[in-house]
Amino acid sequence: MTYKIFVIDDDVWMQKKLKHLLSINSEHCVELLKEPEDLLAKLKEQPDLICVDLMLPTMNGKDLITKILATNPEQDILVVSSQENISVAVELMKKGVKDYIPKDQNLKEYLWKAVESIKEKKQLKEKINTLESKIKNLDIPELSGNSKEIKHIKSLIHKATTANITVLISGETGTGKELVAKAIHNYQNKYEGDFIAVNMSAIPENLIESELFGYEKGAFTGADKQKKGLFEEAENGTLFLDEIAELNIRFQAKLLRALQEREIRRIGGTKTIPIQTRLICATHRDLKDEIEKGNFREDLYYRIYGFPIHLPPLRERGSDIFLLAQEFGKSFTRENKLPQLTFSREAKEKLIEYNYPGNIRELKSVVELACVLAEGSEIKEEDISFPKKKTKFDLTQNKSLKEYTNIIIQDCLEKNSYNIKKVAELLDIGISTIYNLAKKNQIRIKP
Ligand SMILES: Nc1ncnc2c1ncn2[C@@H]1O[C@H](COP(=O)(O)OP(=O)(O)OP(=O)(O)O)[C@@H](O)[C@H]1O
Repeated sequence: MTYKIFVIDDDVWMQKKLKHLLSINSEHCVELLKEPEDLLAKLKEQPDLICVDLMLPTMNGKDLITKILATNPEQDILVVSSQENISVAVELMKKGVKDYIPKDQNLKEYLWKAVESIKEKKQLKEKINTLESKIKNLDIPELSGNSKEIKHIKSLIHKATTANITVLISGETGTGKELVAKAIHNYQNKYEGDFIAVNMSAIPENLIESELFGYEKGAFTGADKQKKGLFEEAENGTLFLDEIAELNIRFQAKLLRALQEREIRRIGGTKTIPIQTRLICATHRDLKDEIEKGNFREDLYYRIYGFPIHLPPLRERGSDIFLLAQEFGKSFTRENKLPQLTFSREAKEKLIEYNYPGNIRELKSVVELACVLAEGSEIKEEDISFPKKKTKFDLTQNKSLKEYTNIIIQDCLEKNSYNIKKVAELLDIGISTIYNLAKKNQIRIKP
């Protein structure tokens, strides 16, 4: 990174000396100037540092400094002067000059020390600014909701942040698993590494190891340079492994070993790299079921289970449905500069009665569509439309009567929020029939 320094001094010999001393650091790009007017005209080039001589023939150094700071109050200025006058130095430092060094036999040492310390302070300031804006711009709205379910989740989030324990978030699609993971990261790691989310089902099987663990140059055809894996990228931050149940069984063994040893090895590498990241996993599946089916390693399950957080589906969050709908409506109309809208009583009832298989994500898109469709200042019942579910009952498939029966029962369970008693009544079958089919894994009695 280049560090641009302007030097203004009327003494040609001193200019050359300063340029020589400053240019020893190859990052420094030094430009020499004689006339204050030239310097002022070049301020728009935004030098990182200006070295000013106080005894300039055409303008008093102090006046020049005042003018520089009037244009850019944040400008780093170093005074290099043959006058060793403490009171002038103090006065200038009060104005905003970063340091004052005399042109004597120690010039080289003072100059280097002063420039390095000015650079360090600037880097520190930039770091603080970045962190401040990171905190201000936390793009995670607090989890909305007043239900006792969401209050419980909030308390779990706080507890999860008290220790670096692996968190396993479960819940149907769209229940806010990623949002919760981000909240844990932000409460705990506000000032440190990044939050990196990766969806296990989105990475091809043969790339998963290189994505997570990285690789060394030449590890395989196409590995023309070394690449860090996501475990390393998320150093001092959080790695969020979404849809962990989709991880292929072969890689599960490698992940387990890495988590047990708390270290990884890049593909083709010999050295081990310690894992210094918080791990949060999420799944919409019942991992116990996946273990029974042989799709998920039990030992890995216990390794990632650490601190479990289950997110209930939206249909179980009572009054939160309408509260969230109002919030989504408000932010959508604000972002799109549409007039504020209210919900009619019938629209509210329709929203509350639906079962939301897509949960909060679905509610959000239903409300946003309603805002667009609404005429006037109120969202009416007819503005609320739910996505039509693709029917699973397709008679053109070559299935047995038993298989079709199972499809019908499953469909009925989904449509009735897995209310077994209601489904048994509707289909005129025994509750035990439903339980027996579930036991044989022919239907699911949970989402
Ligand atoms: N309590 C909440 N308050 C406000 N918005 C929420 C809340 N929970 C979820 N959302 C919003 O719902 C959407 C889905 O959330 P998120 O992506 O976290 O769900 P998910 O469970 O990770 O989904 P998937 O399983 O499909 O990956 C996002 O737009 C998120 O901001």
